Amino acid sequence: MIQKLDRTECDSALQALDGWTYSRDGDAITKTYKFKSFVMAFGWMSSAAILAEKADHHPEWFNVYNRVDVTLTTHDCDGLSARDFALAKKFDAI
Ligand SMILES: C[C@H](O)[C@H](O)[C@H]1CNC2=NC(N)=NC(=O)C2=N1
Repeated sequence: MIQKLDRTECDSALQALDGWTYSRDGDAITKTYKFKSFVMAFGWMSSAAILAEKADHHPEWFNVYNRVDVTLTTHDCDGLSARDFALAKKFDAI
């Protein structure tokens, strides 16, 4: 079972990221990515999907045209774990 982070741990992990905010009463983090085109957005999603699969940690996301809304949460602990913040960092580095 993966460990759920407490609020203090989440706050400091969130501070280290850019553009991510809490959602679902602090049980998830969310960010909206904007691209120049649908092709750029979908290309980014392809790279993100490969990273997610490698990490065995999967995003919830919604795409329309050049926008991708990403939500990260850990179903196995019903909240935020280190895996969410690690994947957010990887997504930002694409
Ligand atoms: C069995 C498998 O490792 C788990 O179900 C993984 C897969 N991907 C996952 N992704 C996310 N976001 N949360 C999880 O708890 C999770 N668990």
